[in-house]
Amino acid sequence: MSATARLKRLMPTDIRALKGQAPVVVLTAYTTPVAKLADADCDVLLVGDSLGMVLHGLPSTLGVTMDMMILHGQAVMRGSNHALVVIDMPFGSYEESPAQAFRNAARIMAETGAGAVKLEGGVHMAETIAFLVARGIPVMAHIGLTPQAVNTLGGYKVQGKGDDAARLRADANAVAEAGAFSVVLEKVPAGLAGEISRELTIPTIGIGAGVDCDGQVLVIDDMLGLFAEFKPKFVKRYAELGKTAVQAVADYAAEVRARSFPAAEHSFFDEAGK
Ligand SMILES: Nc1nc(=O)c2c([nH]1)NC[C@@H]1CN(c3ccc(C(=O)N[C@@H](CCC(=O)O)C(=O)O)cc3)CN21
Ligand SMILES: CC(C)C(=O)C(=O)O
Ligand SMILES: [Mg+2]
Repeated sequence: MSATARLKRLMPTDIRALKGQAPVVVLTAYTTPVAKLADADCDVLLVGDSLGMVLHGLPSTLGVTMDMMILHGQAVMRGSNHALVVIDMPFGSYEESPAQAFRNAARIMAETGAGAVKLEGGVHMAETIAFLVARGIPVMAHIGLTPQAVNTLGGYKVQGKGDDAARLRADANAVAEAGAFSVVLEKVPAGLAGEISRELTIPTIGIGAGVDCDGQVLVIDDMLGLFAEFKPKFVKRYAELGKTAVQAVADYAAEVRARSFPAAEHSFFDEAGK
C-alpha cells in the first residue's frame, strides 16, 4: 500500500486532481457534530469565517478572530477523517504582509492539523499566496464577492459584471499563477465563472457563480434551513431544520406546562414502584 493510500484524508493535491474528473463538493462546518454528519459526502469541509455571523451573531465577518477560527477548526478536525479541512484566515490576520500571513497561517496549521487555509483577494494577494505555498502551506483563494471587503465593495453585490469581468479574470489568473490549489468564486455571473473555470487549470469552487464551476460550496446552516437571518439568492434550502427545531421546542414547552412530560418511560422508580 502506498503512503498516500494509508493517509485516507483527502489532500489539496487530491482536490486539485478532481479538475475535469468530478465536481468538488464543499460545505462549511464549524463544529464536531456537523463535521461528523457532512464528512463522508464532502471532498472539503470549510471552516468559514461565516461562523462569526452564523454561530456568534456578529453583523459581518470582520469581528472574527484567530482564536475563534482555531477553536472551531480543532472541533471540525475531531469530527472528520475523510474530507480535506480548509480554514479561513480571519480579517486582519494576513493582509499586512506575507510574513504576517505566514505567521498566522502556520499557527492555524500547527494548532488545528488542518490541510490548508483560505484567504480573500486576487491580484493584490498573489504575492502572499506564493509566499505561503513556497513555505509549505496550501492555499485556497477566494475572489469575486469577498465578504471581508464588504465596506469597500458597498454591500454583498455581484462582482464581475460588464467591464468588471476583466478584473475578475486578472484575479483568477493571479491566484492560480501564485500557486493556489483551488479558488472560490463568490457571486460572479454564471457565464464569466464558466469561462474562468475553463481557462484555469485549478478547480473553481462556486457560491452564487453558476453550474459551470468545477465545484460548489454553501454554508451548511443555510442549506439546512438553520440560519434564517437572511437568505442569499444562491442558497437552496435542502431541509427546514430551523422550522423543525422551533416546533420541537414549542411541543416541549406545551408538554412541560401540561405536565405530560416526562412520562413514566422517562422517569425512575424504586423497587417498590415508588
Ligand atoms: N449564512 C451565511 N451564508 C453565507 O453565504 C455567508 C455568510 N453567512 N457570511 C459570510 C458571507 C457573507 N455572504 C453573503 C451575505 C449576504 C448576501 C446577501 O444578502 N445577498 C443578497 C443580496 C444583497 C445585496 O445585493 O446587497 C442576495 O439576494 O444574494 C450574500 C452573501 C456570503 N457569506
Ligand atoms: C461561503 C464560504 C466560501 C466562506 O468563505 C465562508 O463560509 O466563510
Ligand atoms: Mg469566508
